[in-house]
Amino acid sequence: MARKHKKTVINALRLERYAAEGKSIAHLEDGKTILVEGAVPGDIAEVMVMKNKKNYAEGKALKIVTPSPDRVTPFCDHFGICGGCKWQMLPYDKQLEYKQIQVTDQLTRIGHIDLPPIEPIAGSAQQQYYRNKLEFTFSTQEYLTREEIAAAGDAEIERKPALGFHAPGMFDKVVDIKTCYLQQEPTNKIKNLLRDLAFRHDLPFYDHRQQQGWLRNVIIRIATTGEVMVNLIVQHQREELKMILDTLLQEVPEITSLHYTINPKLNDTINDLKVETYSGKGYIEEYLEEFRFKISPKSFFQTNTRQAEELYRITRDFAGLTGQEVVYDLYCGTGSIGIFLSKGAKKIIGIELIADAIEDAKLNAEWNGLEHCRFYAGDVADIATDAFFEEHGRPDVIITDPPRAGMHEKLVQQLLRMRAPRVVYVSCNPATQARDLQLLDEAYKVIRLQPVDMFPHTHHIENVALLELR
Ligand SMILES: C[S@@+](CC[C@H](N)C(=O)[O-])C[C@H]1O[C@@H](n2cnc3c(N)ncnc32)[C@H](O)[C@@H]1O
Repeated sequence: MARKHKKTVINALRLERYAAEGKSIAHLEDGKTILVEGAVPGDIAEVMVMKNKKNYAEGKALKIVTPSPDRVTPFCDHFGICGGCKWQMLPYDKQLEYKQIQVTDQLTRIGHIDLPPIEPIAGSAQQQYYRNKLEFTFSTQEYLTREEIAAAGDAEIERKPALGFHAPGMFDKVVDIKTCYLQQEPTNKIKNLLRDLAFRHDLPFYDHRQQQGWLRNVIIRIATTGEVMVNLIVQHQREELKMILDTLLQEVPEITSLHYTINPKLNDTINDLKVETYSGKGYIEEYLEEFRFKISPKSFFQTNTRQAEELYRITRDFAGLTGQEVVYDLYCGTGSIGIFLSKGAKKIIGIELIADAIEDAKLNAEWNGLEHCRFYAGDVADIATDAFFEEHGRPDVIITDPPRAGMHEKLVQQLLRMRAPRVVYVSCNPATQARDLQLLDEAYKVIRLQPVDMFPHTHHIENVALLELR
């Protein structure tokens, strides 16, 4: 049997500076660098060493011994338990400072290429209620803190059913959320009403271990137009469903599109299921500047609407369109960047893996009367071939907005062959962006860099890069 090593605990370690992904840097007695999660620069923390490698170590703060002078009181009662807003203990300007440091560090440390000065990060005007979509989970198992478990003493711990967010790293336990500051009202009203109804009528919450129960999830989407969409997900048909949906309509008149989904599967994804419309028009409408988008229950849409507009304005500014350009929108999702840039382009060609998203993109182009936008479903590494570019026109500008893993190397090689005069690279992970910029360096020079914060109080960061052919 493998023997378990006892992990070393350091009683008081001073965190010196910010690294990335919520981790800060400190030094062990022998001078070795340690990356610590769960603490911020300026804290003195009790740290458990989780990994001790030859050149560096990784650790986790167990306790803050002396808090950093930067710390402020978090505004949410669930802070520290709910995994949602990990940086609420930092003032927003500090969060932005650390995000800027992360982008600078990763681009210089990983990229090793000539860079222009990085422009100051574009902060989010809204730091609360900035999300347009939230999903809450029902569970028979409320998450309890160590203190709550200790308070129970020898008595058997009884966990109540809960409605909220999964506790970090736990598939079965849910933090019961009373008030969430991520999405405007009537979100909390809807969530709390559903919980009350479930308790009042003794309706079974879903048991994620046994994989049985009735109430599973609720997804709430709110557009800046004021329209509210609710999708209640249950395991099977049951007569109380009508009562719940009718009560929602009665008590929350703001709801404009009410849905339910029967999910008998073992996993939570609803993309392969039929979403039923119980009341309303079946979708909500959202605007980015003057462009109108249809959001159906399964559509993808950027979750911070106002900041998505900012991100797209920066992308449009970097693209520098004059009305004459053939523009490719790679990893286009529902076509929102291409549509947003469409007025300045001769032609927009979008490529995206998810076929449903491409259907939404086509519909969005039609809604906006854009006849020069074309969208294609498939893996961009396979679709964007020489023949594809030949058929649709040589690119003047390529926009690329890949997922966190960055661009497929085959696509990077294709971009090097295509030699579009401009590439605008929108990234949600500066580390993989740095890797790709290094690969593109033989043909492209980085001209501008602009970090953007889409998710206040989290460690996430977007970065937009403008590349020009050398
Ligand atoms: C960061 S999102 C960008 C979406 C869109 N540009 C927007 O702003 O809403 C990345 C997109 O890439 C898509 N994707 C992931 N892998 C892909 C691939 N190999 N080929 C094409 N699209 C892919 C995902 O489905 C997702 O829609």
